[in-house]
Amino acid sequence: MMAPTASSPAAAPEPPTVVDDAPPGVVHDRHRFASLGERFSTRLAGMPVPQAHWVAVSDDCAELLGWPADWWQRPEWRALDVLRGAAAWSGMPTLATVYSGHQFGVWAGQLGDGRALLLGDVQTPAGPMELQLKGAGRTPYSRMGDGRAVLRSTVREFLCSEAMAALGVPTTRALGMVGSPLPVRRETVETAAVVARVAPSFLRFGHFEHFAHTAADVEALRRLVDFTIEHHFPELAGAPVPAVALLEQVALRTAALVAHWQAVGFCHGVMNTDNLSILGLTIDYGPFGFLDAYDPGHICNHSDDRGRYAYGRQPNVAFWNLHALAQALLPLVGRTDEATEQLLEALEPYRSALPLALLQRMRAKVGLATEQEGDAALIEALLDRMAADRADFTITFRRLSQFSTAPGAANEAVRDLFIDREAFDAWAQRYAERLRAEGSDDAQRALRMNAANPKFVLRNHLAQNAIEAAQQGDFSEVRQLLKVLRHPFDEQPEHARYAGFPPEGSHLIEVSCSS
Ligand SMILES: Nc1ncnc2c1ncn2[C@@H]1O[C@H](COP(=O)(O)OP(=O)(O)OP(=O)(O)O)[C@@H](O)[C@H]1O
Ligand SMILES: [Mg+2]
Repeated sequence: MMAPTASSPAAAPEPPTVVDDAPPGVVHDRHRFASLGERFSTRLAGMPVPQAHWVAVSDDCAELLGWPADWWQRPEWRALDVLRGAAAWSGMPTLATVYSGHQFGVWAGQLGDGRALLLGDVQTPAGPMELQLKGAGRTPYSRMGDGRAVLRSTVREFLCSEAMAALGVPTTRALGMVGSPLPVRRETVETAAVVARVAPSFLRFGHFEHFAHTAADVEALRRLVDFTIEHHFPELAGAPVPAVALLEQVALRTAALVAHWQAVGFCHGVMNTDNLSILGLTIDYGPFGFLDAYDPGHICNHSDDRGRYAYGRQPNVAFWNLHALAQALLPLVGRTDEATEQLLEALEPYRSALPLALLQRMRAKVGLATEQEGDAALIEALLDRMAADRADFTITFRRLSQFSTAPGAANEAVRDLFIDREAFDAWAQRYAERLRAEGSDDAQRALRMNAANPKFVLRNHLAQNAIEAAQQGDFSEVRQLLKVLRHPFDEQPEHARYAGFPPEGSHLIEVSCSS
């Protein structure tokens, strides 16, 4: 299929207002992605949402950009108009990019930014970043979609992006979000919102698949690989086979990412190849969820009937996606058996890197300072107990921080989370012996463990409360939750209510692909 070009009918009817004064670092008249050329994207303006109002902004994200905290209020920058899609900072060639992808294991053909609009680059203290709106209207890639995002899903994306960053998980960031009374039809009629996202790049596996399969344009594919290396993997410059070198690095980043997800109990929900970042960032917060009761088979996405993206399957699915990426790179390496072998070899490190990274994270979660033979089995045994008793993932690890190795210590706080107390006691005895063997100090270990086991994660019911208030026009809960989630490892005793068990019935909150 041919990629739509700028002449496609979905372009916005009116040119946006150009705002001359822009926040620091905004790059004028030069944009990395635009420089790739027109096969990669379509230039177009946003379709403004009417009567927009601020819902929330992230000071941490503004700081990352090197922007003053009041960036959103400066009259000369007209940030509200920029976020609602009615204005653009001067020289920002706004565009939608084209990608394809595998969805739920099936080739889906061309997809693309159907409701995302790339505004351009910002030079920041952390390097060049892209600024992108999600929900800014139809594009040539919208297919049957309306180009919009609803308030409900946008609150979730905004909060979780920033929560994940605070947890130390690689992620796209959210700078701020605006709401609008514009009606948007999903299962019911909801209202529109737009979130401004920030990342060094929003490139997905699907961008590469697009040029390999949909456009079948090897030159464009090569250009994309070179571009990605030049801007995002400069250490690979001069690699003998760039595609192979890139694939290996992406595999390693993906392994590190998924290890993070597993260790923090995060389920992505829609790990389609168009939602896997080439930089190993968490991207696309749709029907994600954090584990409540520990269940490796937990499915967070109600649209995922067969559990393809269940929590425990994430490491394998990511590997599957890496194979799809490898296949997309094949035309660059030559379609010989030898070339296939080279690409498959580049994926090999994933197999060892993921379990190793995960074991390291799990060791930190249970407070082991040294590495011993039986550690994996000890951790596995705890997870088995947690699964058997459906112990709460976040609360169990947080309470385990208080574990005492003193002889006769009952360790009730954590023990009480298990139904089979005897089985827990047997495990606790093994654990205490292991800790004593490395001379672990309870107080020091507690500090280390509290820095590895968050007290606060964005559980569905917390997001839901904030959404329901926001739907009534009260954004205080969104802002409050953002504040709490900025410091997920701190005790914050005044916010204990955000760290409790999910209330009865919260598992009935349905999150699906509808967004
Ligand atoms: N309301 C919509 N209007 C137009 N296109 C949409 C809409 N919702 C989803 N799409 C498109 O469908 C495809 C798959 O959607 P998916 O839910 O994975 O992504 P998304 O949530 O829109 O965006 P992102 O991955 O950028 O966070 C993408 O091409 C996306 O742009
Ligand atoms: Mg997506």
